Amino acid sequence: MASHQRRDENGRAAAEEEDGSTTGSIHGFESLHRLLEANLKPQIFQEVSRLLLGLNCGRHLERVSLPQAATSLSAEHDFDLQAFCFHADKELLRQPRIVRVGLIQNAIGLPTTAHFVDQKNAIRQKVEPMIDAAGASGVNILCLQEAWMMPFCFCTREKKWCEFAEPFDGESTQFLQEFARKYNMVIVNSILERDIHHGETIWNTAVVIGNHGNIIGIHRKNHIPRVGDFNESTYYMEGNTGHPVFETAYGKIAVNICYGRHHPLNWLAFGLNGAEIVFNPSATVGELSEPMWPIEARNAAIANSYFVGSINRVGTEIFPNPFTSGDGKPQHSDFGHFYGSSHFSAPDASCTPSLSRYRDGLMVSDMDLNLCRQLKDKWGFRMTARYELYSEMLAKYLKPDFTPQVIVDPMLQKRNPL
Ligand SMILES: NC(=O)NCCC(=O)O
Repeated sequence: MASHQRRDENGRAAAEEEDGSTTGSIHGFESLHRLLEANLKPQIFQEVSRLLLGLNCGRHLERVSLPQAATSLSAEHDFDLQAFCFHADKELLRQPRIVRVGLIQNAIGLPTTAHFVDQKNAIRQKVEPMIDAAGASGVNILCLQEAWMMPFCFCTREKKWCEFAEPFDGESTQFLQEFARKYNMVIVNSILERDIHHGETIWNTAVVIGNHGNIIGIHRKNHIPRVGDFNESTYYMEGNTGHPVFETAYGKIAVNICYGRHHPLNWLAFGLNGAEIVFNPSATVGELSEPMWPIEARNAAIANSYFVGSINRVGTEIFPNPFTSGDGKPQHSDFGHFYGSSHFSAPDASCTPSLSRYRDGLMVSDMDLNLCRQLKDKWGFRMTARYELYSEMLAKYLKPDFTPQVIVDPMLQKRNPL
Protein backbone atom coordinates (compact mmCIF):
# COMPACT_ATOMS: atom_id res chain seq x y z
CA MET A 1 0.00 0.00 0.00
CA ALA A 2 2.89 2.33 0.67
CA SER A 3 3.31 4.87 -2.08
CA HIS A 4 4.95 8.22 -2.56
CA GLN A 5 4.60 10.94 -5.16
CA ARG A 6 7.10 11.62 -7.91
CA ARG A 7 6.84 14.50 -10.32
CA ASP A 8 9.04 15.73 -13.12
CA GLU A 9 9.30 19.18 -14.69
CA ASN A 10 6.38 18.43 -17.08
CA GLY A 11 4.01 17.88 -14.21
CA ARG A 12 4.35 14.18 -14.84
CA ALA A 13 3.44 12.50 -11.58
CA ALA A 14 3.29 8.94 -10.48
CA ALA A 15 2.37 7.09 -7.33
CA GLU A 16 5.48 5.01 -7.22
CA GLU A 17 5.48 1.79 -5.27
CA GLU A 18 8.55 0.48 -3.51
CA ASP A 19 9.27 -1.74 -6.53
CA GLY A 20 9.11 1.17 -8.99
CA SER A 21 5.72 0.22 -10.50
CA THR A 22 2.88 2.74 -10.42
CA THR A 23 -0.59 2.45 -8.97
CA GLY A 24 -3.42 4.05 -10.83
CA SER A 25 -1.32 6.30 -13.03
CA ILE A 26 -1.56 6.23 -16.82
CA HIS A 27 2.04 5.56 -17.78
CA GLY A 28 3.13 7.85 -14.98
CA PHE A 29 0.52 10.55 -15.65
CA GLU A 30 -2.31 11.52 -13.36
CA SER A 31 -4.95 11.66 -16.09
CA LEU A 32 -5.44 11.11 -19.79
CA HIS A 33 -5.57 14.88 -20.30
CA ARG A 34 -2.17 15.35 -18.66
CA LEU A 35 -0.68 12.49 -20.63
CA LEU A 36 -1.88 14.04 -23.90
CA GLU A 37 -0.78 17.53 -22.91
CA ALA A 38 2.75 16.35 -22.15
CA ASN A 39 3.09 14.22 -25.27
CA LEU A 40 1.36 16.13 -28.07
CA LYS A 41 2.53 19.28 -29.83
CA PRO A 42 0.52 22.24 -28.44
CA GLN A 43 -1.45 22.72 -31.66
CA ILE A 44 -2.36 19.07 -31.91
CA PHE A 45 -3.22 18.96 -28.21
CA GLN A 46 -5.63 21.90 -28.72
CA GLU A 47 -7.42 20.03 -31.47
CA VAL A 48 -7.52 16.78 -29.52
CA SER A 49 -8.90 18.69 -26.52
CA ARG A 50 -11.61 20.22 -28.69
CA LEU A 51 -12.67 16.78 -29.82
CA LEU A 52 -12.46 15.15 -26.39
CA LEU A 53 -13.81 17.94 -24.19
CA GLY A 54 -15.95 19.95 -26.60
CA LEU A 55 -16.24 23.74 -26.68
CA ASN A 56 -18.18 25.99 -24.35
CA CYS A 57 -19.76 28.98 -26.13
CA GLY A 58 -17.42 28.24 -29.03
CA ARG A 59 -14.26 28.33 -26.92
CA HIS A 60 -12.02 25.97 -25.03
CA LEU A 61 -12.97 25.73 -21.39
CA GLU A 62 -11.03 28.30 -19.38
CA ARG A 63 -8.96 27.39 -16.36
CA VAL A 64 -9.61 29.59 -13.36
CA SER A 65 -6.97 30.50 -10.81
CA LEU A 66 -7.85 29.97 -7.17
CA PRO A 67 -6.73 31.95 -4.10
CA GLN A 68 -3.36 31.13 -2.59
CA ALA A 69 -5.03 29.80 0.55
CA ALA A 70 -6.47 26.99 -1.60
CA THR A 71 -3.34 26.26 -3.63
CA SER A 72 -1.24 26.16 -0.46
CA LEU A 73 -3.60 23.62 1.08
CA SER A 74 -3.36 21.49 -2.05
CA ALA A 75 0.46 21.60 -1.94
CA GLU A 76 0.65 20.95 1.79
CA HIS A 77 -1.82 18.05 1.77
CA ASP A 78 -0.94 16.72 -1.67
CA PHE A 79 -4.34 16.80 -3.34
CA ASP A 80 -5.07 17.59 -6.95
CA LEU A 81 -6.73 20.98 -7.35
CA GLN A 82 -8.21 22.14 -10.63
CA ALA A 83 -10.65 24.89 -11.52
CA PHE A 84 -12.58 25.80 -14.69
CA CYS A 85 -15.32 28.10 -15.87
CA PHE A 86 -18.39 27.30 -17.99
CA HIS A 87 -19.85 30.42 -19.61
CA ALA A 88 -23.31 31.01 -21.06
CA ASP A 89 -24.31 33.51 -23.71
CA LYS A 90 -25.29 36.97 -22.48
CA GLU A 91 -29.06 37.42 -22.27
CA LEU A 92 -31.00 40.68 -22.56
CA LEU A 93 -33.67 39.92 -19.96
CA ARG A 94 -31.85 37.75 -17.40
CA GLN A 95 -28.72 38.37 -15.42
CA PRO A 96 -26.06 35.62 -15.48
CA ARG A 97 -26.59 33.06 -12.69
CA ILE A 98 -23.04 32.06 -11.87
CA VAL A 99 -22.40 29.54 -9.11
CA ARG A 100 -19.12 28.01 -8.01
CA VAL A 101 -19.36 24.26 -7.50
CA GLY A 102 -16.88 21.79 -5.98
CA LEU A 103 -16.35 18.04 -6.03
CA ILE A 104 -14.14 16.15 -3.59
CA GLN A 105 -12.60 12.73 -4.25
CA ASN A 106 -10.52 10.87 -1.69
CA ALA A 107 -8.90 7.62 -0.70
CA ILE A 108 -9.50 6.14 2.73
CA GLY A 109 -7.06 7.25 5.44
CA LEU A 110 -6.13 4.01 7.20
CA PRO A 111 -6.16 0.31 6.36
CA THR A 112 -9.58 -1.33 6.74
CA THR A 113 -8.20 -3.34 9.65
CA ALA A 114 -7.91 -0.23 11.84
CA HIS A 115 -10.48 0.49 14.54
CA PHE A 116 -13.62 1.95 12.94
CA VAL A 117 -13.33 5.13 15.01
CA ASP A 118 -9.76 5.65 13.81
CA GLN A 119 -10.76 4.98 10.19
CA LYS A 120 -13.47 7.63 10.36
CA ASN A 121 -11.16 10.16 12.00
CA ALA A 122 -8.46 9.52 9.40
CA ILE A 123 -10.89 10.10 6.52
CA ARG A 124 -12.19 13.29 8.14
CA GLN A 125 -8.60 14.52 8.54
CA LYS A 126 -7.95 14.00 4.82
CA VAL A 127 -11.16 15.63 3.70
CA GLU A 128 -11.05 18.63 6.01
CA PRO A 129 -8.28 20.55 4.16
CA MET A 130 -10.08 19.96 0.89
CA ILE A 131 -13.30 21.43 2.32
CA ASP A 132 -11.25 24.34 3.62
CA ALA A 133 -9.75 24.82 0.15
CA ALA A 134 -13.27 24.82 -1.28
CA GLY A 135 -14.29 27.37 1.35
CA ALA A 136 -11.25 29.54 0.63
CA SER A 137 -12.13 29.36 -3.08
CA GLY A 138 -15.67 30.62 -2.45
CA VAL A 139 -17.34 27.38 -3.50
CA ASN A 140 -21.13 27.70 -3.16
CA ILE A 141 -22.12 24.05 -3.54
CA LEU A 142 -19.88 21.12 -2.62
CA CYS A 143 -20.44 17.39 -3.06
CA LEU A 144 -18.45 14.54 -1.53
CA GLN A 145 -18.07 11.03 -2.92
CA GLU A 146 -20.41 8.11 -2.24
CA ALA A 147 -20.24 6.87 1.38
CA TRP A 148 -17.20 9.05 1.92
CA MET A 149 -16.94 8.36 5.65
CA MET A 150 -16.20 4.64 5.31
CA PRO A 151 -14.30 2.08 3.29
CA PHE A 152 -16.33 0.73 0.37
CA CYS A 153 -16.83 -2.59 2.14
CA PHE A 154 -19.86 -3.80 0.19
CA CYS A 155 -17.77 -6.32 -1.72
CA THR A 156 -17.27 -8.36 1.44
CA ARG A 157 -20.92 -9.11 2.36
CA GLU A 158 -19.81 -9.09 5.99
CA LYS A 159 -22.34 -7.45 8.25
CA LYS A 160 -19.88 -5.93 10.67
CA TRP A 161 -19.45 -2.98 8.30
CA CYS A 162 -23.09 -1.97 8.94
CA GLU A 163 -21.69 -0.23 12.00
CA PHE A 164 -20.64 2.58 9.67
CA ALA A 165 -24.30 3.39 8.94
CA GLU A 166 -25.47 6.57 10.65
CA PRO A 167 -28.70 8.58 10.95
CA PHE A 168 -29.20 11.22 8.25
CA ASP A 169 -28.56 13.88 10.89
CA GLY A 170 -25.71 11.95 12.52
CA GLU A 171 -21.97 12.32 12.88
CA SER A 172 -20.91 13.18 9.34
CA THR A 173 -23.84 15.51 8.72
CA GLN A 174 -23.02 17.36 11.93
CA PHE A 175 -19.38 17.55 10.88
CA LEU A 176 -20.34 19.07 7.51
CA GLN A 177 -22.99 21.38 8.95
CA GLU A 178 -20.19 23.31 10.67
CA PHE A 179 -18.47 23.87 7.33
CA ALA A 180 -21.75 24.79 5.63
CA ARG A 181 -22.24 27.55 8.22
CA LYS A 182 -18.59 28.62 8.18
CA TYR A 183 -18.39 28.94 4.40
CA ASN A 184 -22.03 29.74 3.58
CA MET A 185 -21.94 26.62 1.43
CA VAL A 186 -24.48 24.00 0.38
CA ILE A 187 -22.94 20.56 1.01
CA VAL A 188 -24.10 17.17 -0.30
CA ASN A 189 -23.25 14.45 2.20
CA SER A 190 -23.38 10.94 0.78
CA ILE A 191 -23.71 8.34 3.55
CA LEU A 192 -24.76 4.86 4.47
CA GLU A 193 -27.91 5.79 6.38
CA ARG A 194 -29.41 3.97 9.32
CA ASP A 195 -33.09 4.90 9.59
CA ILE A 196 -33.58 4.73 13.33
CA HIS A 197 -37.29 5.54 13.04
CA HIS A 198 -37.99 2.61 10.72
CA GLY A 199 -36.55 -0.45 12.38
CA GLU A 200 -32.91 0.43 11.69
CA THR A 201 -33.44 0.04 7.93
CA ILE A 202 -30.27 0.85 5.99
CA TRP A 203 -30.22 3.05 2.89
CA ASN A 204 -27.62 4.67 0.67
CA THR A 205 -28.46 8.32 1.10
CA ALA A 206 -27.46 11.83 0.12
CA VAL A 207 -28.20 14.47 2.74
CA VAL A 208 -28.46 17.98 1.30
CA ILE A 209 -27.24 20.54 3.83
CA GLY A 210 -28.25 24.15 3.21
CA ASN A 211 -25.84 27.08 3.36
CA HIS A 212 -27.10 27.96 6.85
CA GLY A 213 -26.16 24.50 8.10
CA ASN A 214 -29.78 23.34 7.97
CA ILE A 215 -30.82 20.00 6.49
CA ILE A 216 -32.86 20.69 3.36
CA GLY A 217 -33.72 17.05 2.69
CA ILE A 218 -32.49 13.61 1.72
CA HIS A 219 -32.46 11.40 -1.32
CA ARG A 220 -32.00 7.62 -1.20
CA LYS A 221 -30.23 5.74 -4.00
CA ASN A 222 -32.80 4.28 -6.38
CA HIS A 223 -30.82 1.61 -8.21
CA ILE A 224 -28.62 -0.91 -6.41
CA PRO A 225 -25.81 -2.65 -8.30
CA ARG A 226 -25.72 -6.40 -8.64
CA VAL A 227 -22.58 -6.50 -10.76
CA GLY A 228 -19.07 -7.80 -10.11
CA ASP A 229 -18.08 -7.35 -6.47
CA PHE A 230 -20.67 -4.62 -5.91
CA ASN A 231 -22.73 -6.74 -3.54
CA GLU A 232 -24.52 -3.69 -2.20
CA SER A 233 -28.00 -5.24 -2.00
CA THR A 234 -26.71 -7.23 0.98
CA TYR A 235 -26.55 -4.00 2.93
CA TYR A 236 -29.22 -1.48 1.97
CA MET A 237 -32.60 -1.12 0.31
CA GLU A 238 -33.81 0.45 -2.94
CA GLY A 239 -34.57 4.12 -2.23
CA ASN A 240 -38.08 5.37 -1.50
CA THR A 241 -37.61 9.09 -2.03
CA GLY A 242 -38.36 9.37 -5.78
CA HIS A 243 -36.36 12.02 -7.64
CA PRO A 244 -36.28 15.10 -5.44
CA VAL A 245 -34.78 18.35 -6.60
CA PHE A 246 -33.56 20.61 -3.82
CA GLU A 247 -34.02 24.31 -4.37
CA THR A 248 -31.01 25.85 -2.64
CA ALA A 249 -29.74 29.40 -2.30
CA TYR A 250 -27.53 28.73 -5.34
CA GLY A 251 -29.73 26.74 -7.70
CA LYS A 252 -31.79 23.60 -8.09
CA ILE A 253 -29.76 20.49 -7.42
CA ALA A 254 -30.32 16.74 -7.35
CA VAL A 255 -28.25 13.66 -6.56
CA ASN A 256 -28.10 10.55 -8.74
CA ILE A 257 -26.09 8.16 -6.59
CA CYS A 258 -23.47 6.03 -8.37
CA TYR A 259 -25.07 3.07 -10.17
CA GLY A 260 -28.10 5.25 -10.91
CA ARG A 261 -25.98 6.79 -13.68
CA HIS A 262 -26.53 3.71 -15.85
CA HIS A 263 -30.29 4.42 -15.91
CA PRO A 264 -31.27 7.16 -18.35
CA LEU A 265 -34.78 7.38 -16.87
CA ASN A 266 -33.27 8.13 -13.47
CA TRP A 267 -31.39 11.08 -14.97
CA LEU A 268 -34.52 12.12 -16.86
CA ALA A 269 -36.69 12.20 -13.73
CA PHE A 270 -34.33 14.63 -11.99
CA GLY A 271 -34.45 16.77 -15.11
CA LEU A 272 -38.25 16.69 -15.27
CA ASN A 273 -38.32 17.94 -11.68
CA GLY A 274 -36.23 20.90 -12.77
CA ALA A 275 -32.66 20.09 -11.70
CA GLU A 276 -29.96 22.47 -12.93
CA ILE A 277 -27.04 20.53 -11.45
CA VAL A 278 -27.11 16.78 -10.77
CA PHE A 279 -24.34 15.29 -8.67
CA ASN A 280 -23.25 11.70 -9.15
CA PRO A 281 -21.27 10.65 -6.08
CA SER A 282 -19.80 7.28 -6.96
CA ALA A 283 -17.50 4.42 -6.09
CA THR A 284 -16.43 2.42 -9.11
CA VAL A 285 -13.41 0.58 -10.41
CA GLY A 286 -11.44 0.66 -13.63
CA GLU A 287 -11.91 -2.83 -14.91
CA LEU A 288 -15.68 -2.56 -14.58
CA SER A 289 -16.72 0.90 -15.67
CA GLU A 290 -13.94 3.22 -16.78
CA PRO A 291 -14.91 3.32 -20.47
CA MET A 292 -18.47 4.26 -19.44
CA TRP A 293 -17.46 6.94 -16.94
CA PRO A 294 -16.88 9.96 -19.21
CA ILE A 295 -19.75 9.04 -21.52
CA GLU A 296 -22.74 8.47 -19.26
CA ALA A 297 -22.51 11.70 -17.28
CA ARG A 298 -21.86 13.75 -20.35
CA ASN A 299 -24.75 12.17 -22.18
CA ALA A 300 -27.04 12.87 -19.21
CA ALA A 301 -25.96 16.52 -19.17
CA ILE A 302 -26.66 16.84 -22.89
CA ALA A 303 -29.95 14.95 -22.94
CA ASN A 304 -31.37 16.72 -19.90
CA SER A 305 -29.93 20.22 -20.36
CA TYR A 306 -28.30 20.39 -16.92
CA PHE A 307 -24.81 20.27 -15.43
CA VAL A 308 -23.47 17.02 -13.98
CA GLY A 309 -20.79 16.71 -11.30
CA SER A 310 -19.26 13.22 -11.32
CA ILE A 311 -17.19 12.05 -8.35
CA ASN A 312 -15.37 8.78 -7.84
CA ARG A 313 -13.22 7.66 -4.93
CA VAL A 314 -9.52 6.82 -5.37
CA GLY A 315 -7.19 4.01 -4.45
CA THR A 316 -7.38 0.34 -3.64
CA GLU A 317 -9.08 -0.75 -0.42
CA ILE A 318 -7.93 -4.10 0.88
CA PHE A 319 -10.21 -6.04 3.23
CA PRO A 320 -9.13 -8.46 5.95
CA ASN A 321 -11.03 -11.53 4.65
CA PRO A 322 -10.94 -12.66 1.04
CA PHE A 323 -14.31 -12.98 -0.73
CA THR A 324 -15.84 -14.25 -3.96
CA SER A 325 -18.83 -12.89 -5.86
CA GLY A 326 -20.21 -15.95 -7.63
CA ASP A 327 -18.52 -15.02 -10.90
CA GLY A 328 -15.94 -17.78 -10.97
CA LYS A 329 -13.05 -15.47 -10.13
CA PRO A 330 -10.62 -16.74 -7.49
CA GLN A 331 -11.08 -15.28 -4.05
CA HIS A 332 -9.63 -11.83 -3.60
CA SER A 333 -9.49 -9.07 -0.98
CA ASP A 334 -10.21 -5.86 -2.88
CA PHE A 335 -12.51 -4.37 -5.50
CA GLY A 336 -9.62 -3.23 -7.67
CA HIS A 337 -8.57 0.38 -8.22
CA PHE A 338 -11.08 3.20 -7.70
CA TYR A 339 -9.97 5.51 -10.48
CA GLY A 340 -11.01 8.97 -9.23
CA SER A 341 -11.33 11.06 -12.42
CA SER A 342 -13.98 13.38 -11.02
CA HIS A 343 -15.14 16.04 -13.45
CA PHE A 344 -18.01 18.28 -14.63
CA SER A 345 -20.14 17.95 -17.75
CA ALA A 346 -22.25 20.75 -19.19
CA PRO A 347 -25.49 20.81 -21.19
CA ASP A 348 -23.67 22.12 -24.27
CA ALA A 349 -21.58 18.89 -24.44
CA SER A 350 -18.44 20.46 -23.07
CA CYS A 351 -16.73 18.99 -20.04
CA THR A 352 -13.72 19.59 -17.84
CA PRO A 353 -10.65 17.38 -17.84
CA SER A 354 -10.67 14.90 -14.95
CA LEU A 355 -9.01 15.02 -11.58
CA SER A 356 -6.21 12.60 -10.84
CA ARG A 357 -6.74 8.90 -11.35
CA TYR A 358 -5.09 8.10 -8.02
CA ARG A 359 -4.72 11.17 -5.81
CA ASP A 360 -7.24 12.92 -3.59
CA GLY A 361 -8.63 16.00 -5.27
CA LEU A 362 -10.88 19.01 -5.36
CA MET A 363 -12.44 20.03 -8.67
CA VAL A 364 -13.94 23.51 -8.78
CA SER A 365 -16.00 25.00 -11.54
CA ASP A 366 -17.92 28.19 -12.13
CA MET A 367 -21.05 27.62 -14.12
CA ASP A 368 -23.61 30.04 -15.46
CA LEU A 369 -26.87 28.20 -14.90
CA ASN A 370 -28.47 30.22 -17.70
CA LEU A 371 -26.77 27.72 -20.00
CA CYS A 372 -29.42 25.11 -19.07
CA ARG A 373 -32.34 27.06 -20.56
CA GLN A 374 -30.23 28.28 -23.47
CA LEU A 375 -29.60 24.68 -24.48
CA LYS A 376 -33.27 23.79 -24.06
CA ASP A 377 -34.12 26.65 -26.42
CA LYS A 378 -31.39 25.70 -28.89
CA TRP A 379 -31.90 21.96 -29.17
CA GLY A 380 -35.47 21.60 -27.90
CA PHE A 381 -34.85 18.15 -26.45
CA ARG A 382 -37.54 18.65 -23.82
CA MET A 383 -40.09 19.90 -26.35
CA THR A 384 -39.41 17.15 -28.87
CA ALA A 385 -39.23 14.32 -26.35
CA ARG A 386 -42.69 12.79 -27.08
CA TYR A 387 -43.09 11.64 -23.50
CA GLU A 388 -46.64 10.41 -24.19
CA LEU A 389 -45.24 7.75 -26.58
CA TYR A 390 -42.94 6.43 -23.89
CA SER A 391 -45.50 6.64 -21.14
CA GLU A 392 -47.83 4.42 -23.23
CA MET A 393 -44.99 2.08 -24.07
CA LEU A 394 -43.94 1.73 -20.44
CA ALA A 395 -47.52 1.23 -19.27
CA LYS A 396 -47.88 -1.64 -21.78
CA TYR A 397 -44.49 -3.09 -20.87
CA LEU A 398 -45.39 -3.26 -17.19
CA LYS A 399 -48.47 -5.41 -17.86
CA PRO A 400 -48.00 -9.18 -17.42
CA ASP A 401 -49.47 -9.84 -20.91
CA PHE A 402 -46.97 -7.52 -22.66
CA THR A 403 -45.50 -8.83 -25.88
CA PRO A 404 -42.67 -6.97 -27.65
CA GLN A 405 -43.66 -5.06 -30.79
CA VAL A 406 -41.65 -7.03 -33.34
CA ILE A 407 -42.56 -7.29 -37.00
CA VAL A 408 -41.04 -10.44 -38.39
CA ASP A 409 -39.79 -10.56 -41.97
CA PRO A 410 -42.17 -13.14 -43.51
CA MET A 411 -39.24 -14.41 -45.60
CA LEU A 412 -37.39 -15.50 -42.45
CA GLN A 413 -37.25 -19.22 -41.86
CA LYS A 414 -38.18 -19.08 -38.16
CA ARG A 415 -36.90 -21.92 -36.07
CA ASN A 416 -38.53 -22.87 -32.80
CA PRO A 417 -37.16 -20.79 -29.96
CA LEU A 418 -35.22 -22.71 -27.35
N1 LIG B 1 -21.39 2.15 -5.89
C1 LIG B 1 -21.94 1.64 -6.96
O1 LIG B 1 -23.14 1.69 -7.14
N2 LIG B 1 -21.09 1.03 -7.83
C2 LIG B 1 -21.52 0.22 -8.88
C3 LIG B 1 -20.53 0.11 -9.97
C4 LIG B 1 -20.77 1.08 -11.07
O2 LIG B 1 -21.89 1.57 -11.23
O3 LIG B 1 -19.84 1.36 -11.79
